[in-house]
Amino acid sequence: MLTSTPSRSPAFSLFGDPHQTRVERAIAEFRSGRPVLFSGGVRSVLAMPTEAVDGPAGDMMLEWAVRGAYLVLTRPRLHHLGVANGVGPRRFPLPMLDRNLIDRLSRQTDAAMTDAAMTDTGESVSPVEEAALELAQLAYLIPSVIAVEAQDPARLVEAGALEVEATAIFNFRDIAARQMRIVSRSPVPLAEARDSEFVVFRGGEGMRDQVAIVVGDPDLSKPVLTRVHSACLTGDLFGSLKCDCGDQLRGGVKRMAESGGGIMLYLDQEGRGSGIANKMRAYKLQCDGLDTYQADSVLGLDLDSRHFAMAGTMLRLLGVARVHLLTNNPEKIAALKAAGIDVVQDLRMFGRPTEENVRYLQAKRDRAGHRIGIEALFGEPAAE
Ligand SMILES: Nc1nc2c(ncn2[C@@H]2O[C@H](COP(=O)(O)OP(=O)(O)OP(=O)(O)O)[C@@H](O)[C@H]2O)c(=O)[nH]1
Ligand SMILES: [Zn+2]
Repeated sequence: MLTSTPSRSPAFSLFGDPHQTRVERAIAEFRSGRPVLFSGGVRSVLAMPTEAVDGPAGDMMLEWAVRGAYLVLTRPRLHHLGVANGVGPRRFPLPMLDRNLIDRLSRQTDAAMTDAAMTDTGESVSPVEEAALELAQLAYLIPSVIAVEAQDPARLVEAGALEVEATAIFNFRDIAARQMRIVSRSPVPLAEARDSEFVVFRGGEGMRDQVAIVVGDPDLSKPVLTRVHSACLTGDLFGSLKCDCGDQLRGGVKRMAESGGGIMLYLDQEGRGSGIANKMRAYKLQCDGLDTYQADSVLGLDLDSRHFAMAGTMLRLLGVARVHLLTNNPEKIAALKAAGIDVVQDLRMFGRPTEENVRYLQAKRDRAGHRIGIEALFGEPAAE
């Protein structure tokens, strides 16, 4: 239960669904490094992202240590720390709370739980802690938080803490996806497809605008050639050799132009939905020899952090119900079907193989089942 009852307050209802509004505000709180009060059932906890522990709110949290602060880590991170017997996230009391320890346990590669004299396997978490981890992901932060039991939630709210219900966070993405709307559109002539229109959508997860590029004049009564493309600043914009994204993006637009039209959804899901900061952290770990998925798991991230409900809404708003999908990723096909789109056919879509991206392509094939024939791409067996 929320400490106050915003849904009954006329001032709050002015801003639409009060639960969604609170999550949007909570995302901003976490990104700014401030703690949020999470409520659910009989418990309330005050939690903040470990990333922000060296900021001003961290000082306050550290003072709270004496009242039993604990660290909440995700399953992939725990696995990395050598705590492999859990299926979900767990919480660890922090007997000697200090910034270095928190940083070590939440993101350093060479850390192990035993280094910190924390040999136990932690305690299972309840929805309030899971909600805090999910909020960190929505805010594109490392998914780990420090938390403390809130004995007097009303006082914290009075002192300015934002309170949000755990269920509001769990429901946020799907509701936000349903509430998307088109806010602007304009023709933009592209080198590969002069007759293109950019359509901008607002209201999806994380309040980030999403874009669809309608190439040519697709016949909406038939399956439409479609690609759901996750943003890749390094590859799409700068031609990074580490991945195949830029080629897939431009190649997709070209293919649509050549076949009478299509739709490219350009989703703000940098770093497989983990954000540019986490992606660069993961890239740095890859410089030290980890593959793309190992690096993400060191940071506590799942194999893939993306959610595709918003792609379904965008297609529906454009009048598209059936697609021929350009992808090698079986997850995208399943996710689009789950979002109510009829994927009539899926078509392969390759970029240029490079010395630098072969390991990435192999990892996608071997760890996530992407349908990539690497030997064929390279014309010979690819070197490990
Ligand atoms: N976390 C992380 N993200 C990466 C890395 N390399 C690329 N990405 C991101 O991975 C995503 C790739 O998106 P897509 O090309 O649309 O999707 P895909 O899963 O490769 O599937 P396809 O449709 O077959 O291309 C983008 O968001 C990139 O920013 C990496 O090493 N680590
Ligand atoms: Zn890329």
